[in-house]
Amino acid sequence: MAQQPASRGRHRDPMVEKLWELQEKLKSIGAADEIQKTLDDALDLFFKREHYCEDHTSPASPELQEISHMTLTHPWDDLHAQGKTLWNLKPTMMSGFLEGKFLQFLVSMSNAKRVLELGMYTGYSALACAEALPDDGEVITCEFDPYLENIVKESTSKSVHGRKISIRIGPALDTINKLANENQRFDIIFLDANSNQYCEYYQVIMDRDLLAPRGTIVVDNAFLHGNVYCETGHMNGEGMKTFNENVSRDARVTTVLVPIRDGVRLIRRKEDMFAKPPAK
Ligand SMILES: C[S@@+](CC[C@H](N)C(=O)[O-])C[C@H]1O[C@@H](n2cnc3c(N)ncnc32)[C@H](O)[C@@H]1O
Repeated sequence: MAQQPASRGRHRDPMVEKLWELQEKLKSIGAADEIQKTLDDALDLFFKREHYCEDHTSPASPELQEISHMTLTHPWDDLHAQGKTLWNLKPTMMSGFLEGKFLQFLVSMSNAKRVLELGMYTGYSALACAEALPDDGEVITCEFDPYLENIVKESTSKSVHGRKISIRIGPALDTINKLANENQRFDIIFLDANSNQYCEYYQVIMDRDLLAPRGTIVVDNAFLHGNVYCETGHMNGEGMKTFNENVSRDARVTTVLVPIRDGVRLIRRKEDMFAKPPAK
C-alpha cells in the first residue's frame, strides 16, 4: 500500500486524499486485487516522484536536519492542551527540505542581503535563508506565538548562520508596518503565515516599499492544500484565493506559481524583470 514519507511532515494534497478515499472504498467493497493494486501503484508513483526530487537534491545542513527532526517529534498536541502554545502547531507547517533548498537557491541567485519572513514556526526556512546569505546578511522573521521564540533561538544558535536571524514576536501586520516606518527594505520577502491576511500584507509590502528594488516576494502554500482550486469554501482557502486573484490582477507585477510542495508563488515588479525596449 502506498505510504506517505515517514521522515518528514507532509502537506495535504487533495488528489492523494481522494485516492486514499478510493483505496478504502475499493477495499470495503472487495474490488478485484488487480484494481486495488493499480490504485496502490498510482499512489506510489506520486510519492516516488517526490522522493526522486529529494534524492537528487543536495542534503540539508546538519542544523537544518536537526530542526526538522525536532519539529517532527515535538509534543505539539500536549503543549497546546497545556495552554503553552496559542494554537495547535503541526509539523506539516514546516516548509522542510525541498522547499528550504529552493529558498536557498532564490536567496543565492538574487544576491539577496536582507530577507523578511512572515511566519517563523520552528525556524527551518529562516535558517535555510540565513545559510545562503552573505556574512553581513540578515533575516528578520515574524511570529505570533511567543512559545516558538526560545526553541528557535536554541536551535539556530547551533549554526554559525544563526546570528543573522532576528525574531520579532507579535502580529506580522504590526511588525511590517513598524519596519516600513523605519524605511527598511528587503530583497526577499517570504509570506508563510496566516493566509487570511495576505492581501493586507501585500498592500503594505507594495504600497510602503518594503520590497527593495529588484526584490522578490515568495508566497508559500499558494494552493492551500488544493482549497484554492477545489471550491471547498474553506475560510483560509478563500483568503488565499482572493490573494491569488488580486496578485494576478495587479498590473505592477509579474508572477509565476510553481507546483513545489503546496505551491510556491514568486512575484516581482515588472520593471525589475523585463528590460526596457531600446529608445528609438
Ligand atoms: C506555516 S508556519 C511557518 C513555517 C516556517 N516558515 C517554515 O518554513 O518552517 C506559519 C507560522 O505563522 C505563524 N502566524 C500565524 N499567524 C500569524 C500572524 N498574524 N503574525 C505572525 N505570525 C503568524 C504561526 O504561528 C506559524 O508558526
